[in-house]
Amino acid sequence: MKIGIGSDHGGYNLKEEIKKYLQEKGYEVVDFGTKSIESVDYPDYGLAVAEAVINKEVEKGIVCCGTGIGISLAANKVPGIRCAVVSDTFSARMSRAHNNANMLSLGERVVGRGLALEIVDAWMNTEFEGDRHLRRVNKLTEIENKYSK
Ligand SMILES: O=C(CO)[C@H](O)[C@H](O)COP(=O)(O)O
Repeated sequence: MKIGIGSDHGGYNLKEEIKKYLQEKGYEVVDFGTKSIESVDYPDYGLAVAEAVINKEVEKGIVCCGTGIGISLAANKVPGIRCAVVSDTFSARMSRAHNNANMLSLGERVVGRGLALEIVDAWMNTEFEGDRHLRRVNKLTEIENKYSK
C-alpha cells in the first residue's frame, strides 16, 4: 500500500518518525515535505497530500503539524477528503471504522512518538464498517456537493 505523508516545520520530526516506521512495516511512502524544521506554511503540505489522495497517487494520507489542526483543516478543504485529527487510539480506530477517514492528522506538540506510532498502527489496521456509517458518510459528500461551485 502507498501512503502519502506531509508536514509543516512543527510536525517535521514526527513525520520523519512515521515515515521510518511505515517503511519498516513494508509500506511504500511518498513524502510531500517539508524537508526540514525551517518555518513553512501548513496549508501547502496539507493540500499536497490531500490532492495525492484524491488523485489516487496514494491510498491514504498522514499529515503532521504542531497541533495536527491546521494541516487537517487544509486537507479537509479538498472535496472527498475526510481528515481526522487524532490523539488517542480509540479515535484512530473510530475515524476509520465509522467515518472512513482517508487522512490522519497528528500534532507533534500534542502526542509523543510512542503514542503517535500506536495511533498510526490502529488507524492503518482498521477497516470502514459501512452499513449505517456509509449512509452518514454519504451525507458528508452531499454537504460538500451542496456548497461546491
Ligand atoms: O500547529 C500548527 C497549525 O495548526 C502549526 O504547526 C503551528 O501553528 C506553527 O507555529 P509556529 O510558526 O509558531 O512554529
